[in-house]
This record gives sequence, C-alpha cells and structure tokens, in this order.
Amino acid sequence: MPILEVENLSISFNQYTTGLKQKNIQVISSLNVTLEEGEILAVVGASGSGKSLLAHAILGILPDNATISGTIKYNGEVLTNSQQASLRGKEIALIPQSTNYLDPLMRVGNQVRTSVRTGDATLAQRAVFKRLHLKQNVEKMFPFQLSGGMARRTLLSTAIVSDAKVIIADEPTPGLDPVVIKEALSNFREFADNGCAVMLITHDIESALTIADKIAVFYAGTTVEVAPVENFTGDGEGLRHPYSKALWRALPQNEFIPIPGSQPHPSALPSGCLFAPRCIKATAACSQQQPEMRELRNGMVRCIHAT
Ligand SMILES: Nc1ncnc2c1ncn2[C@@H]1O[C@H](COP(=O)(O)OP(=O)(O)OP(=O)(O)O)[C@@H](O)[C@H]1O
Ligand code: NI
Repeated sequence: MPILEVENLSISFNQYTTGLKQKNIQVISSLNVTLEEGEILAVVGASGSGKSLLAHAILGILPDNATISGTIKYNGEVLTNSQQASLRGKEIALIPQSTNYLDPLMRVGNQVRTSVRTGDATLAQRAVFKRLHLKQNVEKMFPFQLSGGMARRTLLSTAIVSDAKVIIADEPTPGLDPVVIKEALSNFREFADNGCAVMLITHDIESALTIADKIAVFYAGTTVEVAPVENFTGDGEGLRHPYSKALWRALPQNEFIPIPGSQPHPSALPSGCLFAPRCIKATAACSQQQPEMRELRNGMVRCIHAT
C-alpha cells in the first residue's frame, strides 16, 4: 500500500479580474501521484507546472482562494483538513521552496530543536548542523543573519531531525555548494532506506537521478509520466511521453535540443492533451479529451500514442 496517494487532484483559484468580476483559473488538473515506503520520488517539470501547489495541497496549506477536488490518502486513509494539520511537521515534513518560512523572531538552533520529538533536542540539532557543515555558532543566529545557503541548510535540518514518515522537499538545494548537496541528498536516501518516503521536487534532474527511484514529470498542472529512474538514459528511448523525452534531451549533458513553443498559461489551457500543441506525435484525437494516466512498461503515461 502506498504511504501517500494523490488521486485526480484538481486545484483552481478564484481571481478578481476587472472590478468585481471573478475568474476561476484551473492550475492543476486530474493529477495522480503515489509514494511508496522506502522510495524517493523526484518531481520535475517546468516552472509553473504545479509542483509546489501539489506539495501545499498535501500539507493542507493552500491559500484561501483555492478550490480543491480529488483525494489525498495517507496510509490508505483519505486525509481531512484537521488530519493534515495534525500530521504537518510531525509525520509529514515540508522543506519549503522559500527560506521565508523560517520564523524571523526565533534563533535558528531553537527552530530546529522544536522539530525533535524524541531524545535530546540540542544534541540532535548540533549533529545535523555538523553534517550539513553549519558551524556551531549558527545555532544562536536569527534568520536575517544567515546567508541564503545557511537558511536553506537550516530548513533541511528541520526536516531531517523530525521523525517524519514522509519528507516533501520543494527545491531544497539551489545555491548550495556541491558537497552540501551531496550530503543532503544522501540524507534523503538514508531516510527512505529506513522505510520512510521522500518527494523531491527539483529542477536539478541530474542530481535527482543519482538518488531517486522514480521520476514524475509534470506539465501544465498535471502528470504526464511516471518512470523508473533507469529510463533516463541514452537518448531517452525508454521514456514514454514525448514531453519527458524532450525534457531529457534538452539537458546540457545530452544533445541540449530545446523544443519550440512554451508551456500554456493556466488561463489558456488547450482542450484535450495539454501537450498536444507542441507535440510532434499529435493527431486530431489528441485534442478531443485529456488522456487518462495509464500503465505502460513498468511506468505510467498520459498519452494515447505512447507505446
Ligand atoms: N495563489 C495563487 N493564485 C493564483 N495562481 C497561483 C497561485 N499560486 C500558484 N499559482 C499558479 O499556479 C501555477 C503552478 O504554480 P507552482 O508554484 O505550483 O509551480 P511550480 O511548478 O512549483 O514552479 P517553480 O518551479 O517555479 O517553483 C502557476 O501558474 C502559478 O502562477
Ligand atoms: Ni515551486
């Protein structure tokens, strides 16, 4: 049984346009993702594809103007808002994308210690700081005294010392030096190997491939593919969706071939398959309806042409 299961998640925002007119903009549409115990799932996709919103939906911290449908199950049970609130920061820990989530009025050592639920909090905090190359005097500092990298390492520390079963890490490593990135990622791997699970949202596909088990590819607010990590090799022939292949081939270490066009804005989504307007395989049938996510070769794909 998956530890976390997101089924048919849709999210829309109510926005005021001119005067008092309201517009409902759909930003996530029928998105499916599962996370198994012992697993690291990397979530990749262009900026604005809905990665952070998925994280916020799981934790129940979407803004008030969001409307959400679909189900989020934790250990097989549908999560209610109050369950989300009680799991947050305890069984499910978020490493937020922005370092603004640190409490500006609390010394960072204390912030990390409040996440420790068993054992000596100070010892745990010092051990994790050491592991992430933060000097001991950092514990006495306030967030405004930290560099960007130190703030990020503090956020990572908070999740690592918690007894969480699931860590959702939203871009945890940008701006960190390679040694610290390696340390952070190996922490995630250890965490998963101990029977927990990690959802690693990242633009750094290369690093993600070194530790993840599966990769979920997002496009315009939905999942287009979930593939085992081994498929990201060669010229991407093992991948299932034309967008995943394009993403893979656009990486600097591959052929660096971008594809024309850009991801549609949520206010102007095409009908049917969201990728069809940019897809070399698209046919008339693709614009009829959004394809369902289906199983294919030990992975999942949302494309009627994929074989
Ligand atoms: N509060 C909001 N009101 C309206 N639209 C929003 C709101 N929050 C996010 N969006 C829109 O939802 C879409 C998905 O945003 P999200 O932050 O999840 O993207 P992302 O994949 O995390 O991008 P990045 O890689 O840049 O972090 C974007 O088009 C964004 O503009
Ligand atoms: Ni984001």
